[in-house]
Amino acid sequence: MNRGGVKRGRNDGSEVPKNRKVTIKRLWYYLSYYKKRLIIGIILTILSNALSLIGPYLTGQMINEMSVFNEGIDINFNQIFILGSLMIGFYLISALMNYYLSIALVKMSQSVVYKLRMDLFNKMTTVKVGYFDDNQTGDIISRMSYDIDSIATSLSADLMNVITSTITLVVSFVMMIIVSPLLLLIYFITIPLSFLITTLLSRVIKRRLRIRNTKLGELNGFSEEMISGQKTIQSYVQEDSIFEKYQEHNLDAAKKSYEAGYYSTVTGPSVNFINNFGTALVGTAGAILVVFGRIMIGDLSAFMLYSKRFSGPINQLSNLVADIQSALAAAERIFFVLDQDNEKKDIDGAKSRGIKTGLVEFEKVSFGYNANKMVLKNVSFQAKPGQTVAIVGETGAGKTTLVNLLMRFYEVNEGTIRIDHIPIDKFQRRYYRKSFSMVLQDTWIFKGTVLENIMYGNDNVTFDDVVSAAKKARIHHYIEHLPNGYYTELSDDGVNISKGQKQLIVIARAMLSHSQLLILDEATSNVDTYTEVNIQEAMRNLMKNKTSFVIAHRLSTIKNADLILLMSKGNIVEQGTHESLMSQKGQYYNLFMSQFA
Ligand SMILES: Nc1ncnc2c1ncn2[C@@H]1O[C@H](COP(=O)(O)OP(=O)(O)OP(=O)(O)O)[C@@H](O)[C@H]1O
Repeated sequence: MNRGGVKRGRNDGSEVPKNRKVTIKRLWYYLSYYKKRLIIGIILTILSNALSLIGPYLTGQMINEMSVFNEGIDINFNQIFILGSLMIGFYLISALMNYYLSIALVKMSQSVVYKLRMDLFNKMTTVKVGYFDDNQTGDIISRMSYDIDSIATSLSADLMNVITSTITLVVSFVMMIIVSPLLLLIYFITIPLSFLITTLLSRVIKRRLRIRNTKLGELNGFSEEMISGQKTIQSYVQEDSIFEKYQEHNLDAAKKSYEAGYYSTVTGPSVNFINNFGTALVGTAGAILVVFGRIMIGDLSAFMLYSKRFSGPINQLSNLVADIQSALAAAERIFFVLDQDNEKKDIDGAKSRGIKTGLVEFEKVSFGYNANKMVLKNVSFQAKPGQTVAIVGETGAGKTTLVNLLMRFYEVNEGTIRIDHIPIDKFQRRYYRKSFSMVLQDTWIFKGTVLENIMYGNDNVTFDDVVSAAKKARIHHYIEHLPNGYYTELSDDGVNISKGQKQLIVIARAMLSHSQLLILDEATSNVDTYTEVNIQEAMRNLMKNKTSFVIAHRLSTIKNADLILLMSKGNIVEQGTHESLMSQKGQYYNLFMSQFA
């Protein structure tokens, strides 16, 4: 069984509605927490850029001062010294401002990202369980890491670039008009050409990069599949054919990467050529104007410096727009998750206590994961406190679904589930769920010590309690022989211990909890006979004095159950004890005879 159902669909995020205005507004909501930092950042960007843009003007003035030498006039070195000092001063202040600005923006973007990440994580703990049925873990993790990172980069770099580019464009433009409107006209001949080439090439590059990423994705997917299936590949002696397939994928990826790289490399020289062509045009025309005394040589030099500054943002513009678009798309993917429905709130006056006796009643319960297809139909039964209920039936019969409803992972469509004669939605969810212990087939072990793993979710337990639970779970002996006993670190998902041992640890965890109800999903076939006997014994210990629901695969569990629910196609087709069902000679009898007799 699987928390929240076993069948998983896919959601690749393509359903994300594209409403950029709303996205920007929502991003602004996050940014507005750090308004002060943002305003300081913007002011510093404006000032530092404005100051650095005075540089070319001062350079022009210096050259003009010096050019009088040709006319036989003495150079005013005092003036040149003042201009030079001003220039150094402005550049220095601008650099310092840039430094503080970068720090302010990085801090701001990290604060926004921190908050976004917390909201997203919080969402994962409150969202309806059904969300995890339709979304792959990898996709959710990629939203939490890759998407959030791309917002962070955009906030710290793109935001600054937009402001810087705008200021550079405006100031350079104004300064070029002041210095020489005529040269500006000549210079503007090359601007559309440069803009056009950059836009065209960046479109081609984007397409090539997309193809390259798809190919790399395919290559990674193939590698992942191969690594996880290594044992099967070796057992079927498929190494050679796998190698050939990998070679094909690798060649394809390398080819597409080359093509993407080729176009990216071509852009730089092409755009440079156009820009240099513009510079040559302005330089030639400017030189003629200088000769005819229409402008001074220093002004020409200042103009050329401004024109260089002006072309920078023009060339960057399309990249910048693409970066911002992709950051907004990332934000949309995140907001889409944040907008998912949460679990329903507890009703007013819901009981703030757990279950007392453990009497469980299903009354005409119907449920479907989709409203148009009922998976459980009109299910009714009663389990008395302390009884063991074995749920049996073919695959897809609805066994896991029944347990999912009992745990309140989903809400019933029709009918009522009662515990202690109280409809289950009249309990606060947290107290209700605390009354259950679950031992599933896909046991959940986290990175931490054996002790921490057993204690998980159980407050106020002592080391002795843990040892006693481990003894009852028949895992104490094994733990004692680990290098650091109970303090041995288990790796992620417990890959350094066996499946059976993992299950015993989880049983020990459940032993510690004083829950009245227990849900067990018996392992089918992944353990050896010795471990199986151990697990069975441990489970029997665990079931004592609890109302237990077991998705049963073992003969002994089924035979000893107080109540067997035989499920088929969403219905309970037969229910009763082993003896009573056998004497009916119905479906249970047939199933039993075909599987166990
Ligand atoms: N999250 C889900 N979304 C949609 N349909 C689902 C979901 N989980 C299960 N189903 C469908 O509901 C039906 C009952 O599934 P369920 O997992 O309860 O069966 P099961 O008896 O536990 O099967 P198995 O023994 O194979 O685990 C199946 O048809 C299944 O495809």
